Amino acid sequence: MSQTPLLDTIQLPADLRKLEPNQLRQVADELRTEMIAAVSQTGGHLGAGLGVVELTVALHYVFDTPRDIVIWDVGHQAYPHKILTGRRDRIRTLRTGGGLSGFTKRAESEYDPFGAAHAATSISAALGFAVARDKRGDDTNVIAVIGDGSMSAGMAYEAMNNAAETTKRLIVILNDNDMSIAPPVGGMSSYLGRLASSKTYRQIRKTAKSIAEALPAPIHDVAKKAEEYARTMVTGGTFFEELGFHYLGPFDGHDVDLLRRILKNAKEFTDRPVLIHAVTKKGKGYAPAENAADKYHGVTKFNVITGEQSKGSGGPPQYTKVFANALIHEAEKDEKIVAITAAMPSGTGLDSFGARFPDRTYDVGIAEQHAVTFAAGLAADGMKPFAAIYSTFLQRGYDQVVHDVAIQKLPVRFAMDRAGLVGADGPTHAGSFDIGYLGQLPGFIVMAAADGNELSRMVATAAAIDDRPSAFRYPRGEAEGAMLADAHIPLEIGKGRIVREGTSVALLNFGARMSEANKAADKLAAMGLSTTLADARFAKPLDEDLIRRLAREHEVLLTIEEGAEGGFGAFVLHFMARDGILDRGCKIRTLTLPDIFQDHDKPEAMYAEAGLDADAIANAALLALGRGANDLSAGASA
Ligand SMILES: Cc1ncc(C[n+]2csc(CCOP(=O)(O)OP(=O)(O)O)c2C)c(N)n1
Ligand SMILES: CC(=O)[C@@H](O)[C@H](O)COP(=O)(O)O
Ligand SMILES: [Mg+2]
Repeated sequence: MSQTPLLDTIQLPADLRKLEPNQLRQVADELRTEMIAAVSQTGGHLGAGLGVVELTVALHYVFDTPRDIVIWDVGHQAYPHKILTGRRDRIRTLRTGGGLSGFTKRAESEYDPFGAAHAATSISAALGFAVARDKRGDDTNVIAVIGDGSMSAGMAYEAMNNAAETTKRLIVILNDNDMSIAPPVGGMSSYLGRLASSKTYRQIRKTAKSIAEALPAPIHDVAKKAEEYARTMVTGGTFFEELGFHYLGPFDGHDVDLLRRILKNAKEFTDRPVLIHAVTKKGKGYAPAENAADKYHGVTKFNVITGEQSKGSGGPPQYTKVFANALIHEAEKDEKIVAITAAMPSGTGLDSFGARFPDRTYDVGIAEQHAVTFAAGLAADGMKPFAAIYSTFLQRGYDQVVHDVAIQKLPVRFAMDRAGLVGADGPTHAGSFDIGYLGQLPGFIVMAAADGNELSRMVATAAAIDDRPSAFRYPRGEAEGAMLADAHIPLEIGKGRIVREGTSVALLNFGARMSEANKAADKLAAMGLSTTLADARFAKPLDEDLIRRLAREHEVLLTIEEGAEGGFGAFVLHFMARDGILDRGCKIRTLTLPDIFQDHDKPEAMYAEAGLDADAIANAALLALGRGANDLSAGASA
């Protein structure tokens, strides 16, 4: 007999909590089906959410959310959480302009007490909430849910190290699905693997229900019971216990009734923080995900029946691929070249580099700080390390860039993918700040690729820079332009290039807005405004002669960059002020990303909003010339 759908009766967790415990399995099944259906239409992060369906149901059933709070680490697994917390009606707007964020977000819901997207922040944030509640005598519960991959990040240890001496009421759930984006790496992963595969774990799976039924004990001796319980349940979680946590587990993270009981009991632990080790499966309950090597971590739209994802346009190669191919080319010639990723082998393209050079490729886990200083050590001892870290994630290792790399002038090469706006991942992943944060560092060389061939040449250039640190940035997506004969020829340091000659307007572009700048030049030319288009190639050192010439020979000079204020345009202004060019009345405008955190949308929509598409660039030139805003599409005579 078909069951009455239950998910339709759940608008908020309070509705869930009206159900009987024996109905939760059905809720989880319906929730999983709904999530698969939704993500098949939107694309996004699938595997992680599938792995926490039961945990999400149990959490919102046992805890009085949103009074009790749940903080999801990274937040990419929070789609089931969003469906159960009043956002099911919008779940198919996920990661689209004006739609739901792909991560947790305070502004989106009271059930999202803390935003996320960069890994390993949940325990620190949860500790903050716990202490604030301790201080006001608020005995609501604070729960952090952190994955095994995120548990490889140093910040998690900083928080755990501080937790037990700071609060007595904190629940940390380690969602251990034995996956990061790629298979997890490092000693912690091995340790967790031992715990989860231990004989005791197999025993616990059989006896856990009986042990769980033995609780809760009468409140007055809950601490004694907690010790006994913890000892009974302990399966070598010594590491966590040494940090002052009760360690409970490992438990089957897909047994929704067991989770319900364990979480209910966890509320009784008030003498010190509790870490619950849940063993789950990334991609659980959807065969194409379970069987995929990446467990469908990030997917495009897909066919629910077959699991087949919509293919790319089949157009030009991704910038990421161009980088990987170029680095392989360089590494073929120089065995000192090694490559480092922080848990992003496929995203950075180092998976293909690693296939070619397995002994020269290092995945250090979600540990950007370590990655940078590890690279510095390699460079200090004669190697040529390429640290391939997304622009946004390099922010996590910035002090190491300054302290360990720049001050010591060590020749670490930074390959910064996802520079500029990234689209669906939104503000947490935008690569907006690296031009400024690297260009300010004495001795650094900072490059940006205007197209695929330029990127390839920048890899060759970086490979040849052995006396100081260098960085090159490139965006997410398809690389413009064909590869040319000079693809592996290093660039002359600090020299830009003229792409097209004009006389009235000079567009000095830095990075991959080049094609939009070229279209803007066409629009201006159609209005009788002859336009020079130059590719700066370097934000540091600047091509000072090029800037002097452009300023001298044109009525206006516009700088263009996919970066925040305080980057390339600022460096040009500093130079022009220093060099006295500004004294001679040169009209300059700096086109940058806006001084806001732009919400997610399609990249082209975001760039239009940012004023960095062809129309906006051309209009900026017209305004600078005092010609007023103009409807370029009309092609009206200026
Ligand atoms: C600081 C930082 N580095 C890299 C990433 C990219 N990233 C997103 S999810 C993820 C893997 C997370 O693994 P885990 O915590 O085990 O979660 P799971 O996907 O397995 O549920 C990574 C590396 C990130 N979000 N933050
Ligand atoms: C959740 C997370 O941080 C990563 O999965 C990130 O979304 C990857 O970004 P790309 O899809 O641009 O590789
Ligand atoms: Mg994991």
